[in-house]
Amino acid sequence: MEKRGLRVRRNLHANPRDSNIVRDMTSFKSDFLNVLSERGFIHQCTDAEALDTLASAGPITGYIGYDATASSLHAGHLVQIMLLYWLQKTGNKPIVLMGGGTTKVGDPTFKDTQRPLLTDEQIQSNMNGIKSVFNSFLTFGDGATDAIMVNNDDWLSGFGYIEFLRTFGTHFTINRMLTFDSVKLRLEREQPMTFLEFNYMLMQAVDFRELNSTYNCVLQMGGSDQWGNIVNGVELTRRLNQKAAFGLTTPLLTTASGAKMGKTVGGAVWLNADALSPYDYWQYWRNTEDADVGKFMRLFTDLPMDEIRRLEALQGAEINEAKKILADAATRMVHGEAAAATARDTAQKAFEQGTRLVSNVVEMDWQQGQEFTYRTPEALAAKAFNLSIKDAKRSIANNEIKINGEHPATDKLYKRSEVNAEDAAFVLQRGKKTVLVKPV
Ligand SMILES: Nc1ncnc2c1ncn2[C@@H]1O[C@H](COP(=O)(O)OP(=O)(O)OP(=O)(O)O)[C@@H](O)[C@H]1O
Ligand SMILES: N[C@@H](Cc1ccc(O)cc1)C(=O)O
Repeated sequence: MEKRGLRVRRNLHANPRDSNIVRDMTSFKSDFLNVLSERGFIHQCTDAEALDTLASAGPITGYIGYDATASSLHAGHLVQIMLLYWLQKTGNKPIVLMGGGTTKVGDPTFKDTQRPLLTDEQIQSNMNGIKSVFNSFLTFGDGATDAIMVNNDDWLSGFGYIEFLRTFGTHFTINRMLTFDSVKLRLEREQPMTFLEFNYMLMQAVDFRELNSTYNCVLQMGGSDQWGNIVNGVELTRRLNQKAAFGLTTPLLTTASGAKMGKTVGGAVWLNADALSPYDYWQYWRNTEDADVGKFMRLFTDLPMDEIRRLEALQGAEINEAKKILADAATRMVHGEAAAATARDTAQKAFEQGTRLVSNVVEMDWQQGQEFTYRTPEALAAKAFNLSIKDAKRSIANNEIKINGEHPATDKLYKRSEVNAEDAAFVLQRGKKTVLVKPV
């Protein structure tokens, strides 16, 4: 099928890896798909043309599910949060689904081994941690386009085993289930997949059908790894409810150098401030590779497209200004205006004046001596790298730590008068890690 430059294949039974890829996007009728398309969110759609017609006729309801596998979501999930953001901004209703029930099973998609099973308490506590971030992106309430949050444990845990199998199991064939990447890749690699995990895709499909019945939800979105799970839900909903249902996925993002978006050497780029400070969050975006600036602005900020096109065209040193605007806008979306401004301010002092790559800033008190206020190298090192005083002393003795570019003598006392007046901080390095310790 080829229309208005859109190439969308309808056959849901084709290889899920390459079917329904939306290429050569031109203009859609609905604001929703136009925004998603021009900002680079669309990878696959089960039927983009029909979805476009529906979305241009009035508000639609769409959902994305988030499993409670950690106490905070990370930057990889951000693409999926921004989808809901734009869904609401363009006049539609978003549903945030907490996977309280599905987390008990664990999505095997693109995972080599089974995820560790979490207790009900861990799942509950993770859900509590995850929920808050959505308030920064969505308006919740009872209005027609207000967002709502649901928990799939509310319906999934209510089914008895036999009832579940009889109601839904009859609509899934083993033959087809074995063709989905989530199952196929594990089997191809000859890694075990438990019967528990094998059931995950049925549960996610049941969610879509449930939300369709209760809220007339017609769209499920997710990362491209979720395609198989989403297609199953579309088919189940169409079959059992005889209603329209659509699936749409985003590309799975990698950075220009090929790393999975949202992961750093140190781990994930968490969205909750207690897991990663707004300053470090700001720094992550400030360190974006040149080639990614425009792409990330489209996906992770709400900056107008004209401004993005102007900023991404900047060259040489000027691209650094664009990176700061990206960092400001991305941090503002998650942590708010004030935290973004503070992060930028701290970075301005620390990063630019000394041109150092600072990954973190910690504060500590001065020690008051008889003649002057001071800090010992081991106290600074312990604070910077979260070590015990004993381990900090050992690291200093082993020449592993530099303070202001030099290995400190163990009996050195750093005086207040020695601190660089510009940023009023010490620069500590250990291996690749650089931390600014700011005595206050
Ligand atoms: N780089 C990315 N680009 C787009 N979507 C992503 C990305 N990373 C994660 N997602 C979305 O977020 C969901 C959760 O991702 P993922 O399973 O990698 O996170 P995780 O639960 O923290 O996994 P892991 O145990 O591998 O760290 C995915 O199903 C995917 O849809
Ligand atoms: N399987 C999704 C989470 C999810 C759970 C339930 C759903 O109905 C939808 C999505 C993931 O791993 O990211």
